[in-house]
Amino acid sequence: MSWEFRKLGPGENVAVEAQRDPFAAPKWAPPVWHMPEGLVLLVNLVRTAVRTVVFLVRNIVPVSIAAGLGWLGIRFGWTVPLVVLALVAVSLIVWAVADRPSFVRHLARPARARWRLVMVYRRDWQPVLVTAGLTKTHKGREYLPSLVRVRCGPTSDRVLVKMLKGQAPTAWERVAVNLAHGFGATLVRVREGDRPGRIWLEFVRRDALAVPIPALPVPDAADVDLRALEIGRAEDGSPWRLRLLGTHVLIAGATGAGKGSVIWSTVRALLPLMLAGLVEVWAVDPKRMELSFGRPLFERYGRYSDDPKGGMVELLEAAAEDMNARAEQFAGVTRSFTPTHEHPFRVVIVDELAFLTAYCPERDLRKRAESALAVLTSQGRSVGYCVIGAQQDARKEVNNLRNLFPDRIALRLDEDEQVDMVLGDGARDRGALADQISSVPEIGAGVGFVRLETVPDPVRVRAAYVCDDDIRDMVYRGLPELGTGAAA
Ligand SMILES: Nc1ncnc2c1ncn2[C@@H]1O[C@H](COP(=O)(O)OP(=O)(O)OP(=O)(O)O)[C@@H](O)[C@H]1O
Repeated sequence: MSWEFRKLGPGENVAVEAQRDPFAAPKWAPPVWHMPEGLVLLVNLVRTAVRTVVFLVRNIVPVSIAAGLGWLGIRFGWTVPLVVLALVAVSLIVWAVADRPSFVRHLARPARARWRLVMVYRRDWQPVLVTAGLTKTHKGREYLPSLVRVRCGPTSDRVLVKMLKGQAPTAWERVAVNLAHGFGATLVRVREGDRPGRIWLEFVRRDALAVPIPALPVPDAADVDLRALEIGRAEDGSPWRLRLLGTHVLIAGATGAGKGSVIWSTVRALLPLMLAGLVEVWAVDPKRMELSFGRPLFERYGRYSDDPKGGMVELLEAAAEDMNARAEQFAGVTRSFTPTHEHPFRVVIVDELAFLTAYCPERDLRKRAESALAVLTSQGRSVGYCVIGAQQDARKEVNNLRNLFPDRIALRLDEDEQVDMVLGDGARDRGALADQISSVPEIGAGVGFVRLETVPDPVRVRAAYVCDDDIRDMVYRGLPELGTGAAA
């Protein structure tokens, strides 16, 4: 019988019985190859040798240790490796007790990363990626993105991935949920890699910010840096530092999102410089809720207004006027601002921007407030003015001054499209899921996303919670003559 090969699909060849009769039904059969036994043996030997070498190279450290201990056992008896192991264990315990941070950084974390690479990521890599649709099959061959490196942090793992040629990070962002479930993480974020074609996948194992952070201690005046006020914690455990000097800050968050804790943590961090006369806080409080608690403090070390009939607008106009006077005085003399008693750094806090710019019933007041805010935000940065504006609604029609705030904080938001409105285009795709922050105050209040100057991707943060007693204590520090119950 004679056979010929036919191609049925990409990468497939089957043997077909050659037919002389053109009208006969075709008979299909798979090809049968008769391999010489020697060749089969040789191929399997080479394959085993390659796999062994790859295994040895990949696991060079544990293999060398096991080999060394084995050699000691054979050469000097098995007590010797046991004693060596005991000595190593004791040294590690001493190291861990004496210098825990260096032990964690140099040994515990790399060891954990290795463990998770082998036991979690490498083991499930192929099935999860195939199911998530991140592999490609061409001519019967499967192409799989490569797992380059794993790093472990206290609450998340970072996995460096070499994507397939022609693949884009957006393909991974689209299946982030599949990856999270596939590898047992609560959340996955896709970050820029160290070079084109590579990405970091950030697998969040547990929410490091799920527990409220108590108010941070009031710092010493010498430690207060207006470029980096510590007001909470970032997801990786590092301090969340907010810049005020040379910028303006917009805090957007739905009702109950915790805007108050960002504002009060900032005031707390500024307190020593307020008491020293180098910083003034001017508070505009249309809601008469959040800031009224610290009214005596603002009145002594700045200004305060909650007057809807024009007092708040006058405060903003006074700030804008003083700012113009400063700008005239500084013109041609200095370009960088350093606070002095004569020219303190002024922080203008507006608790609900939209009340002044959109909801205020009097059109004239709205226009005046908007123009004072526009003057302050567009020119105040270099002469020691910073506006901190809070707002519940991020929509453009509610606040068209948004673009004048270079630094923005997105706390819990009601709709997903508001995230990009606050943090800029693409922020949500890059992991700023501000619309998914829990509305349970203990879990989600004060939690938000920010964009830092040094990192292109949004960073998840939580502001420390300054409770009523903490505010009372702050007022007492500033006005001891009022006594501890003054602010209540
Ligand atoms: N950082 C925080 N950590 C824990 N709980 C917080 C935090 N911030 C606020 N809370 C809790 O959430 C509640 C609401 O917070 P807050 O009043 O600051 O929200 P808000 O965004 O100012 O809301 P609104 O716009 O309605 O005034 C507070 O009463 C408090 O119990």
